[in-house]
Amino acid sequence: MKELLIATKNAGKVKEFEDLFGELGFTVTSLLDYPSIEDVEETGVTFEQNATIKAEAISHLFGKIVVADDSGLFVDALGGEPGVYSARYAGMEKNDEANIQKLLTNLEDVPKEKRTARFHCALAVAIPDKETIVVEGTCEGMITTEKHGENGFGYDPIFFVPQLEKTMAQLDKETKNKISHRANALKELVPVMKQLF
Ligand SMILES: O=P(O)(O)OP(=O)(O)OP(=O)(O)OC[C@H]1O[C@@H](n2cnc3c(O)ncnc32)[C@H](O)[C@@H]1O
Ligand SMILES: [Mg+2]
Repeated sequence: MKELLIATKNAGKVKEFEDLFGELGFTVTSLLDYPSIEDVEETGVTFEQNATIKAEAISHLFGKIVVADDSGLFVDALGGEPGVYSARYAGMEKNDEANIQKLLTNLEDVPKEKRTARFHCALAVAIPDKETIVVEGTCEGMITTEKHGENGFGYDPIFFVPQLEKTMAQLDKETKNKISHRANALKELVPVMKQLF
């Protein structure tokens, strides 16, 4: 099996990448396996920039191909917030529950039909001495008024997927890994990974 380092400390993402890249014949390691490595500062204003920053910083450190994911939620009624600040929406401790509660509060007076949103994911592949490659994926949905479901991570309990009539957190992982923004970005990455490995 080929090994692939993902420049993330987000356990929810790691679990999904273990399944998604596992299907492509990779074993996944992440920055959770290297706790002494500092968080890479996300100074970009787009998901693509932040994914590139994370992938290139860790690729330079390890001298090998590294994938990074920068992802989050655009909510139309909030002018696209929280966007690239999705992880830190309620503060630097990046607490999922606090992020959810802040979003629900900010959407309190927004009627059901106006609660449209989309998850967005940028995946960057940093390759030593070569151009970084970035692919992106989205998933359309609506923000619910309360949480439903225990699966997944982050904003999943309040992200309703109309075509499945469930929140992301009510989906089993196989189904989420077919329709999510991360799965849609990864579909774009498959030909690239086949060339690189
Ligand atoms: O930067 P890394 O180390 O990858 O970890 P992170 O958690 O900081 O990740 P991001 O900067 O990409 O921020 C992602 C935010 O968007 C949320 N998010 C991303 N993908 C998600 C998904 O599939 N389901 C629910 N929330 C998601 C997640 O909870 C974070 O709040
Ligand atoms: Mg982050």
